[in-house]
Amino acid sequence: MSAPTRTVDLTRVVAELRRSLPGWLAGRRWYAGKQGEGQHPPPVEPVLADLLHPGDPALVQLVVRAGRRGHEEWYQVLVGVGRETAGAPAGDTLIGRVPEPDGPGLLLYEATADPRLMSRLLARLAARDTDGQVECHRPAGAEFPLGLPARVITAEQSNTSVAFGDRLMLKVLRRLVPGPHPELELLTALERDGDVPSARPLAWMRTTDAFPAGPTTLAVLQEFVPSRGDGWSLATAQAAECVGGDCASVAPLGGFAEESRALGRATARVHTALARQLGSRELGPEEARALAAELTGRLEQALEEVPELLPYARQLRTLHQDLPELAGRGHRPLVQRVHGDLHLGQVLRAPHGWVLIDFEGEPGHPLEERRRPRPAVRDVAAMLRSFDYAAHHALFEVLGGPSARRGGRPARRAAAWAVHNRRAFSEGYAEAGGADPRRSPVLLRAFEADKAVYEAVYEARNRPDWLPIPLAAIRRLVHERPSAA
Ligand SMILES: Nc1ncnc2c1ncn2[C@@H]1O[C@H](COP(=O)(O)OP(=O)(O)O)[C@@H](O)[C@H]1O
Ligand SMILES: O=P(O)(O)O[C@H]1O[C@H](CO)[C@@H](O[C@H]2O[C@H](CO)[C@@H](O)[C@H](O)[C@H]2O)[C@H](O)[C@H]1O
Repeated sequence: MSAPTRTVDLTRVVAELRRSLPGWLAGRRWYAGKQGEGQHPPPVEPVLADLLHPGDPALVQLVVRAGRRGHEEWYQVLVGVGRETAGAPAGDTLIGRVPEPDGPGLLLYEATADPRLMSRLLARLAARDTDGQVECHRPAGAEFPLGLPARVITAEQSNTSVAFGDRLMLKVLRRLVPGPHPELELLTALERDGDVPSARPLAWMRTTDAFPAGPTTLAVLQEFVPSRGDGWSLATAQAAECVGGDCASVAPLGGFAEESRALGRATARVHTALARQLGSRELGPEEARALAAELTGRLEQALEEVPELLPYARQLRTLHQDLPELAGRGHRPLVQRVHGDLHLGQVLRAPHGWVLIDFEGEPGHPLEERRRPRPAVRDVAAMLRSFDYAAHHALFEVLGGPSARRGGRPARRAAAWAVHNRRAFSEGYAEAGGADPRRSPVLLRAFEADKAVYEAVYEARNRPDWLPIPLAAIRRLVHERPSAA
């Protein structure tokens, strides 16, 4: 690393961050900070501050603890520290300023937006640096190029991803969870298995055992998957054409069905590989009761937060009641590690087929729940929900917004598009050796409802205009007889 011309005074930088971060964090999409409600902005306490690169600009890795004791959350912020003369960082990447008596002050800014600093971080991963409170790991044989241009991915995310050319993707984790990181665990298992549509993990960074909460993953580097786009952009573009009236000009109901079928096949291959590498077993009666209790617990919490769910409360509760009985019968469902947050935004259409990404699970759920073996049909149910979302989104586009009056031919075409693609996905899944989801209707419906309840909470918090999408699904699920598509 280049020798510093002037040393950054880490103590002064941390003092300024202590002051300016709470306000800045409150505006980040990835910052949940629920415990701070009622006191604005919520207090945060730096628990790790490492000077990763001492030059100008310097790079500081910061972990802060937010919230009351016993309800702590940990967040990571990578802070660039540069002389004011070096050109001000744009808009909301600016976190704070440290004035200096003998010259221009220091700007503190979001370092993921600075390609120079991201290249430093990459070099550190490549070198397996283990200075300070953070260790870098790179498995033998995992080689990657340095010197590629870095760019931050602008999509709204739970974390922050930085691409290096079209070769590497670095996921900087934001809300940190002590313990094994599910994405790293699952990508490693899939790589071990070999022929599966997933990105190879290349390196990662974690705190040392000295970190107060225990070893915690901070960032994961993986292969970049070149693609034509993600499933959400491809599916919604195609669904909008169909809902707008052009279904007949292409294959039945709009021509996405072959893609949906291929996606079902890719999902089944991932499930088979995860079961092969990390095991699978029957869902025992005790576990089935625990599963039913977990779904009910989540529902009860959601009911407190989203009053729009209340009219369906009683019927939703009954969907969980059959689960324990199911596990008592001859054909007990198998459980295994699953993706955990599968939707059309989590799949990329690479030239050779679909690739699944983001194996972190639902970021809002505790780690222990996210790592628990589940019936694989849980992922299937989540993807089926996503086809439903894509159809509604297309309908919003055609009608001019979520609050436009629905009904009529576009609404019928949207519903038909969803049914058709959901069916194609389930067929593809069964073709590639996955257990046919249509043969587990009770489980499928319980998981679809659970996902829709999770989505209702997610939408109420983040995109209230979209709340009608999961609510419509819940209405359908509580009234229909259980079926796959
Ligand atoms: N390995 C990869 N190759 C190419 N693009 C990727 C890769 N991983 C993620 N992306 C892109 O970055 C976006 C965010 O990644 P994701 O893992 O979903 O982050 P988050 O956990 O923050 O939701 C994805 O929607 C995708 O466009
Ligand atoms: O940020 P993540 O990708 O981990 O997932 C969260 O955000 C998703 C939205 O970006 C949310 O997904 C819901 O909306 C999608 C359309 O935007 C839709 O395709 C999904 O089916 C629907 O669940 C996801 O639930 C949430 O965890």
